[in-house]
Amino acid sequence: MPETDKDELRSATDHSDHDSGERNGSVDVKTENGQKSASSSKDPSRPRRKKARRACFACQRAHLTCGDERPCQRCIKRGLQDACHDGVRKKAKYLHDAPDGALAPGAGTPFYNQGTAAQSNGNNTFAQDGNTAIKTPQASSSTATTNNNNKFYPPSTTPYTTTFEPNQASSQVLTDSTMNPGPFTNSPVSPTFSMSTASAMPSISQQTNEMAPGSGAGQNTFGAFFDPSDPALFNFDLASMNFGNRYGALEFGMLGHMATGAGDTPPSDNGGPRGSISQRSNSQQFGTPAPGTFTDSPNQQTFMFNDSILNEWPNGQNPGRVSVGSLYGQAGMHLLQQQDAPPHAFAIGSNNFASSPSTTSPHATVHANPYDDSPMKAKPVISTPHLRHQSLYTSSKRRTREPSSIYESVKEPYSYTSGFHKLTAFIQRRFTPQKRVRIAKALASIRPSFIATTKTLNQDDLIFMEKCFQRTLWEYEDFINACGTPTIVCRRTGEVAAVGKEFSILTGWKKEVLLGKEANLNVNTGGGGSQMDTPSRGSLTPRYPGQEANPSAVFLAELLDDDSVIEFYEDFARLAFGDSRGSVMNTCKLLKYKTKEDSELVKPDEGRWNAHVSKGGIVGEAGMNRLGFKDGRVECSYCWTVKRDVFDIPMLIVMNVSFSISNKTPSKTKKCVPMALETPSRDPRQVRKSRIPFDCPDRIPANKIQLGIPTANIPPDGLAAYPSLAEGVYYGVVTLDPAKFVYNKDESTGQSVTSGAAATSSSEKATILPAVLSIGYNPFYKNEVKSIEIHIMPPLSSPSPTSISISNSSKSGNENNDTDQFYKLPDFYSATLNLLILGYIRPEYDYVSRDALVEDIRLDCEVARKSLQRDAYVRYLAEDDDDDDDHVKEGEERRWLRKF
Ligand SMILES: Cc1cc2nc3c(=O)[nH]c(=O)nc-3n(C[C@H](O)[C@H](O)[C@H](O)COP(=O)(O)O)c2cc1C
Ligand SMILES: Nc1ncnc2c1ncn2[C@@H]1O[C@H](COP(=O)(O)OP(=O)(O)O)[C@@H](O)[C@H]1O
Repeated sequence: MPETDKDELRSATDHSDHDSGERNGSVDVKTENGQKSASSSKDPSRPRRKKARRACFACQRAHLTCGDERPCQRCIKRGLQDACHDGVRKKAKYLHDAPDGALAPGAGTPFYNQGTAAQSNGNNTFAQDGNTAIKTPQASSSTATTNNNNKFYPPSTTPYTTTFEPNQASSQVLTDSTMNPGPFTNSPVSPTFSMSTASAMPSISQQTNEMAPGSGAGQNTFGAFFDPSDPALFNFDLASMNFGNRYGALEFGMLGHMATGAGDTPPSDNGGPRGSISQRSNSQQFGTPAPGTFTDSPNQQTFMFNDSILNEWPNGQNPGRVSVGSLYGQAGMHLLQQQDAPPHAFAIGSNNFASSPSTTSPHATVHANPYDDSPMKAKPVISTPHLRHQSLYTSSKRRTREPSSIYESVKEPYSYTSGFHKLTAFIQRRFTPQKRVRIAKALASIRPSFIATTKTLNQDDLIFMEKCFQRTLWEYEDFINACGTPTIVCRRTGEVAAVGKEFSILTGWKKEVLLGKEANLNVNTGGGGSQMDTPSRGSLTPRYPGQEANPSAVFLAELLDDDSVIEFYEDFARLAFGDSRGSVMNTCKLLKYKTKEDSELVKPDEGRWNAHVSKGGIVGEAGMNRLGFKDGRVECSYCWTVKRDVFDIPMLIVMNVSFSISNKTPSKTKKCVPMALETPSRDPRQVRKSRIPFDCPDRIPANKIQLGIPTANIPPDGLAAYPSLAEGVYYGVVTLDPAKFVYNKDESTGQSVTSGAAATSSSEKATILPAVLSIGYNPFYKNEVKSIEIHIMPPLSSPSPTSISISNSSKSGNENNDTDQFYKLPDFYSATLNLLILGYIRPEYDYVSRDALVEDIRLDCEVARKSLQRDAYVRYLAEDDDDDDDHVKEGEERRWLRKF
């Protein structure tokens, strides 16, 4: 035992010199002449000793009066001055479940800011629960960065680390890679990251039973509980909390109630009768903040986007490239940039992004094309722009709200209490007790921190808090309009406060509904399997009868399926008062907006489904709104963070969502190609057809990682004649000069006509074949000259070798190399190739791995094939004659294709 402890123990038991004890009911008072005189404690005239702010350890133990000075008089007297230090305050009842470190002596600052020291003890439990990567950028604190014991924030050196913050190491949030399932699982940051696992939905009867009878509009499902003036309704005592006001208690009392509500769960649950998290045996299990969990200073004003918004993007000296896992599978791609790179966005319908500059080659050797009608004169928008802040698109409409008006217009605090009331009611209604208890525990775990931060707030503070909120939101509105990534911003209650157009496209939830300006008629709660919920189930969102007349903002939880909601709250509990620069990256399932009418359709009708957003003129864009229309859920990756206000209270939840349509949705049959693989029928890029004839060069030895996907390369100098060809991945059709290469239609093979051999008659019609191509700089290879790479595919009538995912095929025991899936013809070097570009697929990206690039090219092939099956294109690949009166244009283009 350390000496001091022994001393303290000794002093605590040594009562022999109780020279100033109050316990006998009298105090010693010095008289003017220095003489002690005893006076009764009951004597009202006796001078009162000033109450000590906090007793020292020894006095506290001995229950004796102490002073503010250190060492205190009593310890000096006893020769224990060296050991005189503040005692540990007994935890208030309501703080019983607070981590010990929270109330440690000397903890003048909120306990969640003391993580750095605790981390060095290796005490760090954050993110070790194997559930989710909560990522923080490299800590700015030297203690944190040099801390080898810090297991959950290893310095990330992954090449795909990205950031929205152009040049500030201290303000990275969207750090990376982990938006991608691939990196998620492999990243050292999240070694045990687990994707959402489906758990059985509660049975209908269970849920129905959960519904309080008559829990309808305006009815108080929880009866007296909702009388906020009744402290007994919360599972803590307001008076004992020493609140300067009742606000904090009321607001988070709701969370207490949720824990209380959880009390009626089966006894097997670890939670006590009140669902108290303090009773659990494993602190990691539910993510209770342990010492060391909270690692950041609230003073650090770094956040996901704020600096990006206020600062300029870097000036392009270091053109960043999007580094992605796999485009289709890794939705986060448009969020991901290299650390030193400016942000990129996946622009949807915003023509504001400047396209990358195209370079022209000095040597033009491409055949002049008499038919060339200067394709793509209107340069298509490139979606991997090198953004500068000033090029951020902000609506041409003038903003109605001036930031300064916020300060005048906000006169009242926001009623978070009622927000939590509604959230509680919603959670009670929708979730089974087991699920509720998990959410309740998560929220209960941040209650102490919340109480600590809200304790002294008064009405003025609360109004100021709302002003801060509105002002911050004002900044985000600009960002949301510009960034092109589905984005949603919520209050800490989860009430939606701002939403981007792309989010609406993706989910079908209209902005007006989300913000509570229009009635929420959604009935989709993501019920088990592919079944839509039926309105009779009772857990639906039209929540209160009559609500339509007075709608309120939708909760984030209403947009997610059950498991995602639980994970969200568990993550929220870690982040809300945790690392102020941290972010959560995870997968989730977003629920599509679906009305009762929609769900009664016998067969889901895509057209009607999408009608929710079509009025806004966004239906069809990028095909995003088609995702998840079958079972009402869109599997997504998301990255979100919590922004805290000046009081260090969680203020905003900002969430970027990206969708995945890759192999995570297993295709059962070989031929099953998801709808979303089609490019949108109304091509947003408005690709104008391009005709490009060129001679395939001889083989050029390459000293790079070979993809093994055969691509005919147009020599870079040949591109000079087509300066307007914008970078990107496209599909189209090609022919090869039959004098040099004979394609065998029956066997889907070909034969090169070697020099010297009798050339095939040029009257032999060249076979028109589907192709997919990329134009640009191949960011994965960081080429410095622009090139076109064309991969020829077998005719649409033949099976597609790329129709099943490479990872699926290797799972099913296919030992072949993944690139064996790509169509291979005999070499046709030096043959002339005519290329007709028909449509756009996506921008070119940088990739985290060769496999990710290969997987995306495979999907490009499928997108191309699916797109070429459209009515508008079938004529190009038809076997029959070019002279078709109904298709003059196509006939003419086919003739051009076959002309050598
Ligand atoms: C359909 C298609 C899409 C492509 N997309 C990209 C891309 O997004 N990023 C990139 O760096 N390269 C892309 N490429 C270019 C490949 O990197 C290029 O074809 C490869 O360097 C050629 O490999 P090889 O030498 O094994 O033939 C694409 C190629 C094709 C055919
Ligand atoms: N499906 C195909 N698409 C394009 N080229 C093919 C195909 N099958 C075979 N080839 C042949 O492969 C060559 C490209 O091979 P590749 O390995 O990609 O390039 P490199 O010339 O760099 O070795 C083409 O020029 C062509 O002769």
